[in-house]
Amino acid sequence: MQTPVLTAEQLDAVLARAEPLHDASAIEHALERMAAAIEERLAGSNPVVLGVMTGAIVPLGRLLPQLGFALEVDYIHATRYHGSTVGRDLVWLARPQTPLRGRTVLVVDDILDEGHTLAGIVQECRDEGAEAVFTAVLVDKPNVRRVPGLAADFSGLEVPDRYVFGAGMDYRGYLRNVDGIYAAHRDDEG
Ligand SMILES: O=P(O)(O)OC[C@H]1O[C@H](OP(=O)(O)OP(=O)(O)O)[C@H](O)[C@@H]1O
Ligand SMILES: Nc1nc2[nH]cnc2c(=O)[nH]1
Repeated sequence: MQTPVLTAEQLDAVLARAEPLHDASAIEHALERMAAAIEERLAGSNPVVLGVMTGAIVPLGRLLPQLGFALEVDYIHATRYHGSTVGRDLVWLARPQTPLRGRTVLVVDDILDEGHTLAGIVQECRDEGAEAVFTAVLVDKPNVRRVPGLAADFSGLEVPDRYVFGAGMDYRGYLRNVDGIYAAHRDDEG
């Protein structure tokens, strides 16, 4: 049997000393606001909604039931962090199976940080012939390392320039299921 990377006790300690940033109700309201804005802009465009695995699972799963118009759902898997807290090169693990040529695409992710992931995915959608590409992130983390000019079309909550987890975002592969957004303690970042 493989030994888990972190024990439940270690994760309890990480959570206990993390700084709470947004609670469950703030997340719920942010998703409601995002869903309303997405519906206003994209209803009638019959879009392909692409979740960026793995972090999009929570925001995507919570947004979809609030979108009351025709859409298809698929996923894309590109990662820069590989369970680490430091980003590296973008690695493609899965490309969408739905043909994107001529389609409106909405890319949904948990967090926009430096933006290399989203920029790479938007470019991939355009290369595949998408007619229009929109982006939605639950969390925006403004910072000076951001790909110049990159911003999400729809975003929910802002966080400071710290390593954050919860609401789909991982701490070393764990804690995506925490119903709140937390900044890891500096000693837990490295
Ligand atoms: O704006 P960037 O600096 O490029 O970072 C944002 C990306 O980082 C995280 O993905 P990660 O590679 O950690 O994979 P995950 O979704 O499995 O957590 C997150 O889900 C975004 O996709
Ligand atoms: N979990 C998590 N993933 C990220 N990817 C880019 N920045 C972050 C972050 O702060 N937290």
